[in-house]
Order: sequence, then C-alpha cells, then structure tokens
Amino acid sequence: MLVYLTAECCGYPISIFFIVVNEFCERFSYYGMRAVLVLYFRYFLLWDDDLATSIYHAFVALCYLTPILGAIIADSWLGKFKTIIYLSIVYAIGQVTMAISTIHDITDANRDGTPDNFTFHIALSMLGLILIALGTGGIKPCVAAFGGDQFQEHQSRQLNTFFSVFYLCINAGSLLSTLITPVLRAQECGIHTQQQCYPLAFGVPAVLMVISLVVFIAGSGMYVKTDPEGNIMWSVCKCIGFAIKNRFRHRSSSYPKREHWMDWANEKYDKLLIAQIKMVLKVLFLYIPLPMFWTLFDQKVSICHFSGLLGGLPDQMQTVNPILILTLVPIMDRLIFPLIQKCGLNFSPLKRMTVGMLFAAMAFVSAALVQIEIDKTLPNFPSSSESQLKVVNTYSTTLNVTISPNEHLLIESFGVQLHTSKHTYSTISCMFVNGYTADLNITNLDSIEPSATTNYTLVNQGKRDFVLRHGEQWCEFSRKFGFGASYTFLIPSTVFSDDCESITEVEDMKPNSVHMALQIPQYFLITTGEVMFSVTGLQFSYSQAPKNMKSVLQAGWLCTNAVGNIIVLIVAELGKLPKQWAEYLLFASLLVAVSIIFSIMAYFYTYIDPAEIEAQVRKEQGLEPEEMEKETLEMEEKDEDQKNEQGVKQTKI
Ligand SMILES: NCCC(=O)N[C@@H](Cc1c[nH]cn1)C(=O)O
Repeated sequence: MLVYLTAECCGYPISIFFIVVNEFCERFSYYGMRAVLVLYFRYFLLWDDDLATSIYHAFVALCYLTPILGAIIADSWLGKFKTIIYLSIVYAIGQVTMAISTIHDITDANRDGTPDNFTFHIALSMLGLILIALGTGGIKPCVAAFGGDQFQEHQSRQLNTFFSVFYLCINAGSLLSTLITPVLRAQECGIHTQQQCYPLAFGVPAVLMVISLVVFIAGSGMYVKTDPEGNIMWSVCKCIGFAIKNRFRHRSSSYPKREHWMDWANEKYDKLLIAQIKMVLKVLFLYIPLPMFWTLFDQKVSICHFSGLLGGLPDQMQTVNPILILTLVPIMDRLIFPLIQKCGLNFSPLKRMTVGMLFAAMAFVSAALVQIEIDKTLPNFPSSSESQLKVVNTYSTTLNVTISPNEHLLIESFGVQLHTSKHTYSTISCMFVNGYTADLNITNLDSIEPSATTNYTLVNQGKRDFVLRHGEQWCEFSRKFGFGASYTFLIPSTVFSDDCESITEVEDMKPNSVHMALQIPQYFLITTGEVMFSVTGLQFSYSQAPKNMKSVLQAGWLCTNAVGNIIVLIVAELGKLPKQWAEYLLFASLLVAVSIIFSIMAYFYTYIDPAEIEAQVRKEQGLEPEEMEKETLEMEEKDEDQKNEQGVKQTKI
C-alpha cells in the first residue's frame, strides 16, 4: 500500500488554489467575451439582428457540445493535466484571434472608421470562436475533475467545499466580466479613427485566458496527476457492445439469467471494467430527467424580463443571479447544510437536488402570484370576439357619440375614450394628438399633421422634456413617466399662446403599482434551487465516478445542462400561453413532476464509494485466479501490482 502526501494548508491541498484561480480567470474570459459578442456582430460586422443572435446561439451550443470531446481526450489519452494545458493554449489562441479580428484599423485603408474587408474580420472571428468553443468546453469537465483529484480519501468534506468554491468562482468571474467588458467596449480607441473599443473588450478576456493558463502551469509541481489507463472509452464501448451481443446470443430461456445485463460481458472482460461501467451507467440513467429540469429552469429569463418594470433595468437584472449565488453558496455550505446535519437528518446529495428542483418550482409559483397582482393593475383588453374603439374629442364642448343603436359615449372636450394598444409591461409609451391647426414638430418624433396622431412611442422612465415647434413658434413642456404606464397628450389649437400649458394629459394605462420587493422572494427561491442543485450535482458526479472516468461523468453532468439549453433554443417560440401567470404555473407543475420522477429514480439509487468497489473487485479477482485468465484483452499485460500502482499514481511533494 502506497501513501502519498501533498502540500496542505488548513486541510486543503495547496494545489487547488491554482485550479480555483484558473477557473475564475477562464470564466471571466468566457463570459466577458460572450457579453459583447452580439454587440460585435451587430455594430462591428453590421449583421442584422437575426443573423447575430443565430450565430451567437450556435456558438453557445457548440460550447456545450465540446465537453464530451475534452473528457474523452483526458480520460482515454492525455490525462487531465495535459488536456487542460493543450486545450487552454487553443483557447487562448482563439481569444487572441478574436481580439485581433475586432481591430478595424487592420483593413481600414481609407480611414473612414469602418473596416474595408469584412470577409477578413468575419473569417478571423469565426476561426477564433471555433477555437474558443473547443477550448472552453474541452477543459470544463477536466478542470472540475482535476480539482477533485487533488483530494485524498479522508478529505471528503473538503472535497465538497472545493466544489462550492468552484461554483463561487464561476459566478464571480461571470459577474465581474459581464459588468466590465460592456464598459470597455463603450470606450473609444483606434489608430486612424476613434471607434468603440472592441479590441479592449475582447482583449481583456484574451489576457485573462493567458493568465488562467499561466496560473495553471504555475501550479504544475504541486498537482496530483493520474495518468489515463489506456484508451478507456474505447474499452468501455467494446465491452458494452460485447455484453449486448452476448446477451442477444443467449436470449433463449434455457440460459440462466444474470443480475445485470452488463454481466454478459463477464466471459471476455475484466470484472473491474464491468463494475466501473455499471457505476457510470447507473449515474447516467439517473441524469435522464435532468435536461427537462434545465429547460424549465432556463425559463427564469422570462421571470427576470418582466422585472424590468419594477424599477431596475433588465440589463442589471442579469447580475442579480451571480450576486445572490455569491452570498448563498457560503450560507448553504457553512450554515444550512451543517445545521440540517446537526438535526440528525440525512440530507443526501440526491435529496438536495430534488429539494433544489422544488425551490425552482416555488420560484415560478411566486412569479405567477406577482404576475396576477400586476395583471390587476392592467386594463381589460378586448378578447378575440371583441374590439375596442378610441375616440378623441378635439372639439370645444362635450360630444355625444352613438356607436350602435343603444351604445352611447360621452366624451368631454379634449377627452379620450378607451384604447386598444397592448404593449410590453416593462416600458412606458405615449402618443400625441395634434389639435393644432398646422403641422407640429415634437422632439424625437416625426412631424404630425393637424388632427393626426403619432404612434405610441417608447420613452424612458422619469422626467422627460418635449419641445413643440411650428415654424418660428415653439414651447416646451415636461412630464414624469412611471414604468408600465401609457399616456396620450392632446394638443389644443391654443398651444403656443399659453406656452404649452393647455396640453391635456390622459393616462391610458396606470404606471405599475406592484412593489419591487415582491420580486425578491422569487430570486431567492430560484437561486437557492440553483445552488442546491448545481453544486450538489458537481459533487455527486465526481464522487460517484470510477477513478478513470471522472472527466467523462463530469461531461455527462454538463451534458444535461447542454441538452436542456438546446431544447430551450428549439422550443423558444412554441407553447406560449395567453396568460403569463398560467405559463408560470405550468412551469412550476412541470418542475414538480420532474422532481417526483427524479426522486423515485433517486430512491432506487444506492450510493457507492468507487474506490471501495474497485478495491473489492481487485481482491475478488486475486482470490479467483481462474477469473484472471478471462481478462484477455484490455489489461492483460498489467499484473495486479502494476494496476494498483496505476490507479493511485500520484506525485509526491
Ligand atoms: N449562475 C449562472 C452562471 C453559472 O453558474 N454558469 C455555469 C453553468 C450553469 C448555468 N446554470 C447553472 N450552471 C458555468 O458557467 O459553468
């Protein structure tokens, strides 16, 4: 039995410091680049909105697919350490390529501020993005698993904390970069002409990626490095293939049943390999309902969307999630989970994940309740069998209008009756009705003819100034606007004689009266759910994987998120319910359904200690030498001692 020691600090291996910093820099680099990517497509490459968002989504989807590749390279060929180094180099080259593609001066021969050769910039940036997708996805499962590898058997508590800190770093990196890179872009820079500074916005992520690589290499001497045991994924595929074939050959009932279908590979394959495959398959089976969870979870975007109306800007809302994560992760890890444990409850990983799902469901219920409150403040919109009419009276006295034989409207002078325009809740709109005898010019609006109206125009919240102009005559007026409101301004013929005093304001839709604070519970609920689910999922995927397939199972975990996100992209436009609150309740019930299915599957899952099972299988094999002869293929050249050594080969500091 070999015992290895690693440099430690406070019970933690020092090497994980480098891994955690590496993850922070890498996430900063990735999310920072992503934050300005659509802006770059729209305003630098001058693509239209559709193309820009399509390419953006294609890039994100590609980033979700590459982890499998990275995991196979790591577990079957190069090992995690080398895979991380090589793919980080690819990643850094990609970021630098991307940054170079944003320098307009390279092809701006006529110095007009726009590139002359768009093909050059597009080709360079697409190459950059492909390299980035390969790098970011490829190293992702390896970094988490490599971090886990630094811990020893007895450090399982520290291992769990590591994954919490790891998740913390992901969110700290994404928070800082999504705040910083758009600001960098807004700067002006350039050699010949000053333009928005894309090279800086993409250059800083590129520098961070280089730092990430340097930090990772700096820790080289301290890491526990495990080499891959040959081409494990190929062996796994062959072994599964053989088991299926063999099972099929012996399908007649005269053959005795075997406990597990993988046992049909017993004739030809190593018992250890079969045991390891069983572990992985059990976990992957458990993951089947999870993409559905991620799909629903991702709908939180729409919860955030309508929150814009309650005082914050939608842009800033993006940062609420990482900020809450930064506070909730330590609270969970240090306070809530230890407290639950103190109470003698066994809050096992799969239970935590199920409860996390239920928290997400509660967030949607809370969103539905808030939405119902908001709906109360909105006027009734006509149903499909009704229509609405708006009549503006610019005559000097009250008028009686008959619509159908028995429907009458009384409209005061400069009064308005009804309106039909339905607008998004997070905006304020207004329109002008020109009761003046000639054309009018209003700031930021087209000129309006007499007795005409402008369209509803979006304005910003707060106090706004308008200037009315006709030839030499003008007057100025200002109004305060509240979120969610809609106004009509009636301009009388006397408008210039009394300096805009006589403009009548009609409130078509009340500003939002639902309090901002009502948003807070749902943010807390959804983020609590995310922390419980995501962090525990990371830990679980690591702890339940056999030593030689840790990256692969991490990739499997990331895959659940990937599939969920790809489903979101596909069904984005489908299944819109007429009532927003009904949609939230639908999501909540689907989440509850998924959590019930998951909890049933989890009930039948037995937690394992992969190292223990591996040791046990090896022991059994040692006792039954005749079994050994059957291992003809994969491990034939290695004797038992060598295998043990391979399994725990660690660098001593
Ligand atoms: N909180 C959102 C930022 C974040 O955690 N991203 C993770 C992936 C993820 C998305 N949803 C939950 N987990 C990452 O980048 O690895």
